[in-house]
Amino acid sequence: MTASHPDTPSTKPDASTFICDHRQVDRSKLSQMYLHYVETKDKYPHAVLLYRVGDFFECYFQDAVTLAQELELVLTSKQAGEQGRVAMSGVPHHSWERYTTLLIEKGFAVVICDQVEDAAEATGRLVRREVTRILTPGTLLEEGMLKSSRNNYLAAVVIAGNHWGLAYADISTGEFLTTQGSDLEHLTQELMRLQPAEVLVPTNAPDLGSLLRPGETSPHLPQCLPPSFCYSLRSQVPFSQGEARPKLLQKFKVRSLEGLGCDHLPLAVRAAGGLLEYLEDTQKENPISLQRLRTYTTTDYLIVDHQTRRNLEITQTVRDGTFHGSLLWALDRTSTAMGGRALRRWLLQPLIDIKGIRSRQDTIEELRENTTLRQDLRQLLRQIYDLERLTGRAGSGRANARDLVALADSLSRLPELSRLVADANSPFLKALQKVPPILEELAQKLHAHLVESPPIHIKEGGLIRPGVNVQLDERKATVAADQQWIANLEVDERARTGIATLKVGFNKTFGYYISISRAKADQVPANYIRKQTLTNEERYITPDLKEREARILTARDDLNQLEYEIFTALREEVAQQAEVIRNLSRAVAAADVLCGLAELAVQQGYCRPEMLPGREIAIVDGRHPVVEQSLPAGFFVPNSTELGQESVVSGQLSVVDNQGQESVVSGKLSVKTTTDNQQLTTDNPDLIILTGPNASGKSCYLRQVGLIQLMAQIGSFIPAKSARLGICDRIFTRVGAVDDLATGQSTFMVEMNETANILNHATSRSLVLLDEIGRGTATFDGLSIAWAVAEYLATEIRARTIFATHYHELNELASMLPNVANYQVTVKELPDQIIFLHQVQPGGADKSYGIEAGRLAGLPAVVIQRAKQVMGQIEKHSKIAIGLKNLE
Ligand SMILES: Nc1ncnc2c1ncn2[C@@H]1O[C@H](COP(=O)(O)OP(=O)(O)OP(=O)(O)O)[C@@H](O)[C@H]1O
Repeated sequence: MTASHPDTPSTKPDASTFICDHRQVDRSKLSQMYLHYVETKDKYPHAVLLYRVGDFFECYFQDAVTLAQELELVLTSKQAGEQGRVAMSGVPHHSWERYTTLLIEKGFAVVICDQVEDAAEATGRLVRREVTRILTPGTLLEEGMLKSSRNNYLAAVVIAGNHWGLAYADISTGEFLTTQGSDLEHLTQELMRLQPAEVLVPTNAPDLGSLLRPGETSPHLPQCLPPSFCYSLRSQVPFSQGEARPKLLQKFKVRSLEGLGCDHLPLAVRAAGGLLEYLEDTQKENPISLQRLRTYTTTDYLIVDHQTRRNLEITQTVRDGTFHGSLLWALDRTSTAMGGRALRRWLLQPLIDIKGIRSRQDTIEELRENTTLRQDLRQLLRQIYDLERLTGRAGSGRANARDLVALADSLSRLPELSRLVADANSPFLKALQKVPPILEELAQKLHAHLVESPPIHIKEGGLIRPGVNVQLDERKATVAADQQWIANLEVDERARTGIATLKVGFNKTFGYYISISRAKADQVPANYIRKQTLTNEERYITPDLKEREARILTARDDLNQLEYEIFTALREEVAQQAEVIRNLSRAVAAADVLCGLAELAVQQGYCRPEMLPGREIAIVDGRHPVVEQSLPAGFFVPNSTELGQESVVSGQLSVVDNQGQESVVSGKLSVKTTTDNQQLTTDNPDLIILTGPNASGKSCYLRQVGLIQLMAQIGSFIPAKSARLGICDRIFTRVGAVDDLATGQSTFMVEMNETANILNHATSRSLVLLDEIGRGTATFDGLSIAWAVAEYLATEIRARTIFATHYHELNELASMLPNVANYQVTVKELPDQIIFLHQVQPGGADKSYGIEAGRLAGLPAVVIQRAKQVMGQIEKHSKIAIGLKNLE
């Protein structure tokens, strides 16, 4: 990528020949503009300063080097007065947004110092320049810099010992939330869920104000903060209780924080106060309009840790990180950007409140049954723009006239929307039945004032309709009359002078002129004043022409100013209604998500799961929502699941001792080991040992159960014939094994860390999905760990667990523990091939077909032959006898 700056040299300059550090210059030797530049740079040492010079934004000194390196631009140099040449690179001013976006994506903060007056007005002095915008990754509002499908969060953390406070805001939509917790691991998980664009950290670092880019380290960054985010190191003062509390009280005009729900949460208050101060500091010119602060608790939601979210591929695939192939991709049938973002938020934060889930289900059910309503609603929703972000831009004084027209178009659809759902019964549709009249009036006013397709620039006129403002109309009429006079001038003067080639023209330097070919110069009337001589023509002005021109230009400036004032007053009116618009936008977004889920339910034949308070997970003919959509219709083989013994709810479980006697115990499961291979069957075990050959569908089945549970807890219908699902508190997965090179951990250590996390946090209400444990070490070590883990999960925790494994020895567990059952994914064995049936059936597989898989993959025949021999020997000589841990 290159930007053709006029000072771009033809050969690569030698950076050692010019100055690259503004702190090293003798300021008395700098010319005026460069002095202003370095003084501005002093105020923003940690940001890239883009400095407007004519048609370019330029960077000097170290910023020039950064810009050139990061954006692959040419680094050149410029004479900066007696001081000599300084490093320089630049980008065309009209593409500043594109280049700034790239810098921000790379984790830089950018300060825009723009010309705030016309260069022509500044004759003989320096053009006036001011900082007009400070952009950091977490404070973006520009449409082109934001992804419409996801929130852009700015977060702030406060850590005190093992306790933490976390506040986050999306300034483009106004969301502002805060929470507090007491385990740093939960803070990490919450940050991983939010994926904030920027995190504010109060520190006593000497280098306050610096922005650490992803991966950059600092001794001032607490260890629990994931290295993958941008961190802004801030002073601790605004994060103190004494500063933060009054800041919140003042911002939300309340006398106590009780109403905001965080009065008793000092760390949450400190984080939120610090975040507000940062916004005030960086957004001085255009204050941000935020919604009322909301306090939440992480345990109010289904807890899905980052690993599980990754393994279940909720928003992106594991293999290549793409959206295509993720759960969100498979489920998203939303019609608006707001709905798209809401669905993502719902998937990252499923509910545990049955009432909340059921009211979402009721809405989906109504929309599924009422096809006309669903289709009409979807069609209407498609005509609604991003009300949340349009309002955000209006609220912070950054919306242009096109934004306001889009907002008005969207607001004017709302009455139609409410008429459409007038007879609806479900909660989320009822929420749309009343549109505050003020919004209709606002839409009408915006439409009545603004032209249908206004220009992007708001200071150059052409925004306001005739009839809005008498003064404006009068001035427009005067300008029009003068312009008409000039338009007639050519015809009149041709007639008067008899010069048929006479023309009236305009250029920026001379304004209006009369042009006559040089051959006819002797025929010009006496009142013509010669202004310019070109090769073939002479250019003249007349006193009349200049008088009209002056009138037009002054009137035009006045006109533009008046239009601008009318426009900003309109924008202010929108800002005043921000809260009302945003409340309605949230309702629109939720209805859009549910309408999309209803459409999906119809398209894919999903059912409404019965949500229960207990532990039961009973899925009849479940399917994997993503794999199913990737296969031709009808190819996916459905499988059922039954998990979760009800008796555990009361802390009881019936067990069978080694005499086959059944008894009920409370508290921890207490079992004597059994040595006979007595097969106990159970209809709804807590733990399923799932065996089956490679590529038979174990992983797919495991994930399918996790995804169905998660979908059900966002209120969605699910890919199954029917289901009864108890609410889970957490879903854990341990799937596949990859080296975590970033933290230098081996495959096996990653696996063990993840397993430890599960065993330390799972409860009897959790769903645990384990795909191979103990593969990364010696067979017997691996088997031993796998056995102990499965036993612990079944007896101590009694989490609902599916344990996929190639260790067939684990099938023994089912004969000893009543809440363990064996299932296998079946294959049909033909003489020279295996047919994958993908069917999950009771019973344990006794064969892995690993050698057959190797043969199909093309291992040489001699290797296959030898592998078979070795296996025969191993089977003959090894006998593993395992009993249960004696828990008493
Ligand atoms: N129920 C199903 N219906 C149709 N196709 C399926 C089904 N389950 C799995 N498959 C297909 O089989 C492929 C292999 O499945 P999966 O990766 O789950 O096997 P696996 O048993 O976990 O293998 P391994 O033990 O090697 O990890 C999947 O990519 C999918 O396309």
